[in-house]
Amino acid sequence: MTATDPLGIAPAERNAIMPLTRFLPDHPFAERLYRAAEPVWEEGLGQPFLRELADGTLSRERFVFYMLQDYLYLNDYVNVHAIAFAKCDDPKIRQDLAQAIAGASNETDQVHDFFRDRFGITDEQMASARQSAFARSYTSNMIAIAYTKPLIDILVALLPCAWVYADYGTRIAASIGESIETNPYRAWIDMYGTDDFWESAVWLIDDIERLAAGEPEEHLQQLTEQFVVGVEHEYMFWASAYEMQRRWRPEWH
Ligand SMILES: Cc1ncc(CO)c(N)n1
Repeated sequence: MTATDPLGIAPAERNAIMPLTRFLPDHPFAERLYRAAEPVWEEGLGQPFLRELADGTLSRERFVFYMLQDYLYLNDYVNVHAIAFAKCDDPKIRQDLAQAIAGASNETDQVHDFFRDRFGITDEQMASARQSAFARSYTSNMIAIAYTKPLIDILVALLPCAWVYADYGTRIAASIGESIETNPYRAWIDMYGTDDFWESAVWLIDDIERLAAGEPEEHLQQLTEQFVVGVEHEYMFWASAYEMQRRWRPEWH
């Protein structure tokens, strides 16, 4: 654990809401994944996009850039679940995936409709948005894994999305307390800082833990590296939205 919390949460309080201690005892593979990604994970929470979102000062332009990218992202994200579903013959995991598809579709509707109404993003803007290089790298990687790899790999590719958002959402909500009342991004924080959203990470963590138990060490190692790449993609999704950077080099418009 890092000594200083990116959002300044006191150690005792933070311990109660950390990803590993909240609902997740006895998940050694999940712990291994988190530990491998921990430096990027913890630094990610302290990056300007999230700090400013938490204190409500994030510019509307940056948020709109993010929202449009996220809208495109979620479509790909749902497709990856659907490919996993088609490859899966475990009834429990099939049910989990079906629920996740419904949840992610609902997430798209709820948050994005709200921000479209509130921030004036038009349907035309949504339809004509171009995916950024960073977002495309993220979803292309997930889609490639979905088409070419076994189920556990696909679930690990999906895990950073659910787990990082659940963790950051919870920690941001805990760090800002009452000031959420006046935060213009309250709907975002309310969406991700809840037990309901946390549940969307927990089923995935449970299913991965179960599947990982039968896997050789070499595969677990690959999955761990793949997980870190996913957390790095999450990081860059926000970093590139903060810079409003669509292409690999900022000067390429
Ligand atoms: C980029 C990204 N990752 C994860 C989530 C959580 O669903 C999201 N909405 N967007």
